[in-house]
Amino acid sequence: MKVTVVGAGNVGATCAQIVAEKNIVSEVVLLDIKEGLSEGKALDLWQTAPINYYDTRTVGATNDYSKSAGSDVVVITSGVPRKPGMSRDDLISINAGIVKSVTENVIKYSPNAIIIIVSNPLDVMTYVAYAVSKSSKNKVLGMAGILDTARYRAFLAEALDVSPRDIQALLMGGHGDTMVPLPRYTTVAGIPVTEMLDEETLAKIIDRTKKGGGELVNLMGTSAWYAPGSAAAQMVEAIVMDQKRVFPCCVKLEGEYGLNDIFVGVPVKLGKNGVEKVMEVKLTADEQELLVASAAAVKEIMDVVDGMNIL
Ligand SMILES: NC(=O)c1ccc[n+]([C@@H]2O[C@H](COP(=O)([O-])OP(=O)(O)OC[C@H]3O[C@@H](n4cnc5c(N)ncnc54)[C@H](O)[C@@H]3O)[C@@H](O)[C@H]2O)c1
Ligand SMILES: O=C(O)C[C@H](O)C(=O)O
Repeated sequence: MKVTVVGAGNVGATCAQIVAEKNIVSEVVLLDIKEGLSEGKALDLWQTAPINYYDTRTVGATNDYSKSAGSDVVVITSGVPRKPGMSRDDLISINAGIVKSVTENVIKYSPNAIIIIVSNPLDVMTYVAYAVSKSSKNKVLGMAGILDTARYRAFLAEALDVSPRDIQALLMGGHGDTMVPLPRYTTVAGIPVTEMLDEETLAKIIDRTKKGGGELVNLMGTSAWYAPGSAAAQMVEAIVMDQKRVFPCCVKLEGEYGLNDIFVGVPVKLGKNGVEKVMEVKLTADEQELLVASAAAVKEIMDVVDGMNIL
């Protein structure tokens, strides 16, 4: 199995490191447009193999997609991150062109690859990669839901003073302030969280989750990478190990949840064929309304990309 990560910056390098350390693939290729960056990071990573005890070979190449040929999974992290005061949507004019050209190169050398998008604005960049790759909808998906639920679970674990491992949660919608955490589907080792936290505390945690990316941008001046890199690596693992894990991921909907031709986060089953099933859970009228509003916010930005005439 071979995995390529495009973009050897903060998220890409972290993802490559975690995939390599999991020791689940024979090769991880890192690609970046910046001369020497991916070669340097791949070499540095390879020198951690004897220390961290894994065999996965890490290889770097500056913009040479032939090195990525025959990849089973490709993670696209190339693009600019936001700075304080910006929204993810503000990145569209730069990142749409980057994701387009990267996807063209990726698909040329790995026509059967499953493509995981990380670049922002996430849902719309997944749409761009899907349109450019002309791949099937099960093979192009976006990483956001694992990250957003991880934030939600981490905040809940803190408030309840329990292990984050015991918190199971579901969150749907776009990767923006309209995302829809679902307390009704959130449990602590099977116990509904609504029985363990009062409404006000839960509402504060949900609000902090929705603004979780921005909180980190304000602290660091650029966006997060440890949790995003880990989340993308978890998706890679589910696919290459054919784990059939259920995660919220950004996928193309064709009628599920009453939504059509839109890319938003929903729970899916991930295995060797990529998105093997979209899980349709029952939503209340209020929850459905929030999901529809979130999808509408994504559609607005999809329309902006359509107006750019690059697809
Ligand atoms: N989906 C999510 O939840 C999530 C989480 C974190 C970051 N992000 C997004 O991921 C992207 C990367 O974030 P980062 O913190 O790693 O940024 P970064 O600046 O550290 O790294 C981005 C890398 O992309 C490279 N790059 C730019 N254009 C390229 C091209 N045409 N071909 C190949 N490489 C190219 C840059 O040289 C740079 O090394 C941003 O758009 C950010 O908003 C998304
Ligand atoms: O917030 C960002 O801009 C990056 C990413 O989408 C995140 O949620 O950390």
